[in-house]
Amino acid sequence: MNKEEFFERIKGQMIISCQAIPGEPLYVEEKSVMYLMARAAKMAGTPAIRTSSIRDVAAIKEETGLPVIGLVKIQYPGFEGYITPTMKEVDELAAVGSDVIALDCTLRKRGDGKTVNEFMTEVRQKYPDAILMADISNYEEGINAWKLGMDIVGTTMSGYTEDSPKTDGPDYELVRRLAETVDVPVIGEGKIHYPDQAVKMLDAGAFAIVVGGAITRPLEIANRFMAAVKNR
Ligand SMILES: CC(=O)N[C@H](C=O)[C@@H](O)[C@H](O)[C@H](O)COP(=O)(O)O
Repeated sequence: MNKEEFFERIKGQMIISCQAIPGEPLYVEEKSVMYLMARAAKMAGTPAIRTSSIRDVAAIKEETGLPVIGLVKIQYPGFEGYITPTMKEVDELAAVGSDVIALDCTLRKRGDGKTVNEFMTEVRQKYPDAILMADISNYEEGINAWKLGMDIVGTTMSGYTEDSPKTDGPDYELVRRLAETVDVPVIGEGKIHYPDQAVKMLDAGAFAIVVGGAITRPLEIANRFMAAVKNR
């Protein structure tokens, strides 16, 4: 799917993220089960799925036939970012046919001595036609990623870095500021827990949104209910 088709498909829509990594209740060692979450997401009408790991990208593409925003979560020593941190993961995602490749584009420390700008430039040179989604945590990083030619800017990392606000909810302000400035789609992602927040994120200027845990992480959902009941 080319970039224009993908953008047309997701415009104003909610992409559902279906992810489980080792240690999470829905991670099963022997085989991917996240394709079942993706099946439900497709039934609900999502235009695309975001997922992590090569096996889940493959399983979800096969199950749903939907375009996938793929990433690989891996923590290397010396790296603060863990979303598709090196070319190895980019190569694997490209090889498995990930329609979009999401990567950490925060300005945090990389353990390979490269700056994030050097890395982004290398990825773009190697994959000139790939649709690249920059996962960032603040305005400066979003502008930086856009200037370096990333195709999509996502607020994924807001709330998870030193240089972003520690809040329980979505970063509407970041979406609003980025959408006013950049001429590529801004995806509102991260901590959208309720339908009214999803709508508010789109109203803030998000081209599309990604919702994950509130739909596909049962432990997160159960914890939220438990806390509310406990604090009654
Ligand atoms: C910070 C980080 O590692 N975010 C990951 C990125 O892919 C996922 O674990 C999130 O589920 C995704 O961003 C969607 O966000 P939320 O699950 O809050 O709707």
